[in-house]
Amino acid sequence: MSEASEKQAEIAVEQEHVDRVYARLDELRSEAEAMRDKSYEYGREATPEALNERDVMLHHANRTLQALNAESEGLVFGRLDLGTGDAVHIGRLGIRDQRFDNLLVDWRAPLAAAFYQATPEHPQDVIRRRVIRCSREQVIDVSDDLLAPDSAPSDMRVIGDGALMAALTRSRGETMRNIVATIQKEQDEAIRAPESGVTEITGGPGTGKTAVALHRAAYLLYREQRRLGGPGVLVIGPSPVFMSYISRVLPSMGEHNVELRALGEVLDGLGTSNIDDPRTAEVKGSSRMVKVLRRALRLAPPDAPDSFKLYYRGAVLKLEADELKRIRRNLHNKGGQPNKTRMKAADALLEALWQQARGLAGDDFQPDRDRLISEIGERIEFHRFLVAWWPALYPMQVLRWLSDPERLAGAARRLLAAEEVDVLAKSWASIAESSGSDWTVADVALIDELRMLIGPPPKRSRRAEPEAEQPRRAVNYDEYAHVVIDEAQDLSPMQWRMVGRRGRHASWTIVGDPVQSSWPDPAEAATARAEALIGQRNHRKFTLRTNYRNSAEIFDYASNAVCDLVDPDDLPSAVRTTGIEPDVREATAEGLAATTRESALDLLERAEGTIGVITTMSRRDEVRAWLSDVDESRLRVVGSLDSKGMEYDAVAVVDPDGLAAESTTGRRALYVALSRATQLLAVIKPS
Ligand SMILES: Nc1ncnc2c1ncn2[C@@H]1O[C@H](COP(=O)(O)OP(=O)(O)OP(=O)(O)O)[C@@H](O)[C@H]1O
Repeated sequence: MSEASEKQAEIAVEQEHVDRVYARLDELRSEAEAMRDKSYEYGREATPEALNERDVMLHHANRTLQALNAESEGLVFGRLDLGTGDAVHIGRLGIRDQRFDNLLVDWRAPLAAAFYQATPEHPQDVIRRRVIRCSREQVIDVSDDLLAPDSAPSDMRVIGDGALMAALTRSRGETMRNIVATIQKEQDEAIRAPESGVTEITGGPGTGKTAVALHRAAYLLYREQRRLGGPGVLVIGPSPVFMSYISRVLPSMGEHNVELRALGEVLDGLGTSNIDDPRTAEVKGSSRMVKVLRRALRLAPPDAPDSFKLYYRGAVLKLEADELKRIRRNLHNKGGQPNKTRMKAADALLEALWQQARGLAGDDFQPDRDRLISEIGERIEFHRFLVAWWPALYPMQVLRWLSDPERLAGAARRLLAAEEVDVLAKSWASIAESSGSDWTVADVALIDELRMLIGPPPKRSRRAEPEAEQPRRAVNYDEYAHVVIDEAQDLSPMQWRMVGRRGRHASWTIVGDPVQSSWPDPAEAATARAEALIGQRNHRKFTLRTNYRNSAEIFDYASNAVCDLVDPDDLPSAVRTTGIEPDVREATAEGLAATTRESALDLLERAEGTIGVITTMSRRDEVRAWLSDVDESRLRVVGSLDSKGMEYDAVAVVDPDGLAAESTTGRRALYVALSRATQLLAVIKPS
């Protein structure tokens, strides 16, 4: 038999099994629908037991339907032929036939582990591992690894070599795909690591960190359904573009109980993708800001009255500015969140008024403490003063107050340099002018910090809030059971504090690559990270060493950008060669637009799939304009920070030196941009 017909014969064998799986899937779907309908009937009987049973049935039926209705693409993708003579098919979910025998084993089940872990050195009783490629219900390819040739029966056919290579050479498309069929051993170890504590996954560009983190989330949800199903799993990544890029991976595996949020969307009620210039982001992200914000809260609100006068039984009682300052200071010294301290503020003011009244006591004026406190405490003028002097605070409002350089300088004394105060005040002044719509990603962490420092506004004033900033989620942030942080090397200390609040009782998966860092002070971030994870006892670390994204030619070029900054051992090795070197062009300042266009059009012609044009953050709009008439949905023009974590089939990097110069981490930022392409890389250097 020729090689091609052998392959066709094996495809036919697998097609038979795949047909059985889909037929059974239809039966299960009908059964689940019937159960759902029946549960509605139960509900009509309306006894508490019936209602309870109805809820359990409905929940179960809906969950089953959700799993069965998830994308059918890639439902069956693997097969193991074991030394026992049995064959086990592996799929996106587990399916049994009517006799309760396995038709398909869920990739996360222990029985499927050998699919990822068996090697020729340790075959784990696996003779042949087969990757099955389907287009919907149609088997289109099979590809085998023979792991134990000596044990293979003589009629066992072994087809093709390398499902992984085939997967890596295919063009990638708009969104990331799941890799269940080709997860590699080192990746599988990280995916299947125990849930508890902190699991850290590091590795260079394209080593599959994001893919591994998402598959780990799916694995944990399957294995720890009870613990993680309720409070859920939170996945945090760098930008909305990135979140949208990875958004299909978990649903394609039938997992919907995962919240994906970009760093600018972590706080309910405020979502932003605006990015500060690197210097401003550096100051906003520094842990020194915790103290600055604490101090800012001790200052009187800008409109607070600075004296209070009232007539009481013929005497004039007056609290002057100094006295009010002293009272405010004492209240803050006692601690507590200002929004929960208004009653204490009232008590302190009344006490001060009493002390004054006592000093004025004479024949005509004999005040009584309890009486004075209750009488003045009930007066409307006292309440008006109290509300103005100790108002309900809102985090965004407090941050906007800091656009006043004098106020900010007061809060930042000996913490920030004058130039840093200037940078911040300017940034918040422009946000105040935009009536608050221009908050940046770095501001979100500050607003979250303030929320914690201030406390929830008093109930009665919530309706009259000056801005729509009430969170949907309660102020209790400890709700997630597992938190996944992607591109963790870029989190600022303030962002570590923010995400730490989301997982005080959670287990963690932390994914990143220090070499790609865009945060300039790793030591400061490490301290904040340690604080965010305080109390976690189990720490385990996995390092991924193979770059599956870039061709070796592209990665060689990209790694040149950082080779003198890092230990060569920290760089991964790329597994694919294409024989195509990066296309490096020079262009004069006047010719840059034309050369960029030329290069982008060339990539569009030569590559299938997505084309990314990556440039400096500051020239992003200019470069977009150069390409605005190119009518191609495959083309994206992004700034260097937006390219974090992203992947394109072909990439043009425009102005590499400018890109490095713009970032506070220099050539590390360039390394990120240069390592985004799977097939073709072009570099355009202004001469
Ligand atoms: N085992 C695998 N099988 C098939 N494709 C894989 C495998 N591992 C990784 N890939 C692919 O390699 C590419 C890079 O993966 P991913 O984005 O997860 O890497 P990363 O380490 O997060 O990269 P970076 O640090 O540069 O953001 C993706 O297209 C991913 O699907």
